[in-house]
Amino acid sequence: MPHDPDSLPRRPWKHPALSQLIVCAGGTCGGPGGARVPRRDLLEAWKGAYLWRACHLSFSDCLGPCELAGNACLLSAAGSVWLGGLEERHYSLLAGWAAGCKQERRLLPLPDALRALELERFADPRELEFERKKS
Ligand SMILES: C/C1=C2N=C(/C=C3N=C(/C(C)=C4\N[C@@](C)([C@@H]5N=C1[C@](C)(CCC(=O)O)[C@H]5CC(=O)O)[C@@](C)(CC(N)=O)[C@@H]4CCC(=O)O)[C@@](C)(CC(N)=O)[C@@H]\3CCC(=O)O)C(C)(C)[C@@H]/2CCC(=O)O
Ligand SMILES: Nc1ncnc2c1ncn2[C@@H]1O[C@H](COP(=O)(O)OP(=O)(O)OP(=O)(O)O)[C@@H](O)[C@H]1O
Ligand SMILES: [Co+2]
Repeated sequence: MPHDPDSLPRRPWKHPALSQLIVCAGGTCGGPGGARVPRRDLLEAWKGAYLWRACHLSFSDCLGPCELAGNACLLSAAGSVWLGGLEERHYSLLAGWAAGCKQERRLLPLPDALRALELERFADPRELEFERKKS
């Protein structure tokens, strides 16, 4: 349906999604030596069960914070959740979560094993050193 400029918020209409999962497949998470992101398995899960209306899957280059390998960000109308330190089993939990959302036709809470990996991604500006002091 074409967008009615008087109606807010604007929403994509052709490929609507309830949420979006951005999985870091960059340096520490997915690069050489750290090829820990089961990209093929995730795509298989998403394509096999047609999960992208429930959760649009994307892979990104460096998402940070790189000291934690296995980063991902989950976006939805409820806000953003950053996850760090994902291991193989956690990626399959994410696929299971997306399948559950599709089945129940709503956003479900993340399972405890994923919530345990939730990060406060952003710094307190009062504590952030924006530039290194020259010594
Ligand atoms: C237009 C388009 C569609 N994709 C659909 C559904 C799915 N796409 C997934 C994923 C992960 C990928 N899709 C790309 C192929 C990407 N999708 C497109 C494009 C924008 C254009 C395709 C085209 O014109 O033929 C395409 C990007 C491109 O420039 O080619 C993908 C390459 C995007 C990316 N960079 O990650 C990627 C391919 C991953 C892979 O290796 O297979 C989904 C898993 C959805 C998701 N992101 O969660 C899902 C998979 C569908 C499937 O292949 O079974 C639509 C069907 C909605 C749409 C196709 C529309 C059309 O063909 O007219
Ligand atoms: N539940 C499903 N069962 C079987 N096939 C599905 C299912 N969901 C999606 N598909 C397949 O995936 C394709 C894309 O589905 P989707 O509805 O997300 O996009 P679309 O609006 O059809 O895409 P476009 O119109 O851009 O081609 C469909 O044409 C269909 O082949
Ligand atoms: Co696509």
